[in-house]
Amino acid sequence: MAEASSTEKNKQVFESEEDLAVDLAGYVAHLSDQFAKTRGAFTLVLSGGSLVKSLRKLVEPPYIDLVDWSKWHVFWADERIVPKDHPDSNYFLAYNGFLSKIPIPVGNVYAINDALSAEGAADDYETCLKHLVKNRTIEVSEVNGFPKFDLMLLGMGPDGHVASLFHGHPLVKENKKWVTFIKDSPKPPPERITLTFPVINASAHIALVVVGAGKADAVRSTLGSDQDTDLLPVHMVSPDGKLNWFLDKGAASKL
Ligand SMILES: O=C1O[C@H](COP(=O)(O)O)[C@@H](O)[C@H](O)[C@H]1O
Repeated sequence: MAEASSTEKNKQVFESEEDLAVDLAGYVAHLSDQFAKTRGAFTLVLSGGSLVKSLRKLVEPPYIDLVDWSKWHVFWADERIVPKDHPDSNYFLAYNGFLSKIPIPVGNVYAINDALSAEGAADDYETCLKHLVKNRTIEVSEVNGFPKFDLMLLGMGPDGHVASLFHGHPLVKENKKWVTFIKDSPKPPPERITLTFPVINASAHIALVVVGAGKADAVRSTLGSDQDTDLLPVHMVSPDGKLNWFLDKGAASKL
């Protein structure tokens, strides 16, 4: 395991992104093992962006041989309304960087239906999640009945957005739907679907994986001693389960 400088507030700061990636692989593999043994399935939610690159150590020894990939069920925290082979697709990114390198059953990878509109894809994804909750592939929160994923891996934009929930956008207040859509994302591409905050916060575990000095202000405003009063989406990540921050030195440079 790589050395981290702090565990305060479940926050680990790594010397380098390489060290972060090594530790992240161990963390994901440990939870995979725990859930595969206790309930015979491991539900993992991926984000897009830089997160996928930081998962690269999982597809190397020892984890590639140790993890029981047959138990994995993979979902997305958000997705862009583009074809699955488009460079902007979060699925495409994850497939090329990670999923194509592991022996996961094809039917356990839950990509969005890219033939649908943003509204249609959000409804379709919610229906898919409801089916998987009903057959107990996904656990359900006893607190509020929202789906409870075993582990959600969230990235964060420099503006403090998580999934496709952006600062000042009404979607951050959505409290009924499981999956919703946005057509005016401030970050391109404009049309996306996203899990909502009640679903994000029902998770058993969330890892916020943040790399680079460009994100230091948003990290400081969330974890620093002089926290901003301006509410960023990342401030709203507050799971019923456990939250762990994985930061490199750049991201933590203003703490
Ligand atoms: O647009 C998105 O941005 C965030 C952050 O991406 P990053 O490249 O700055 O890490 C990502 O978590 C989200 O899934 C994605 O759709």
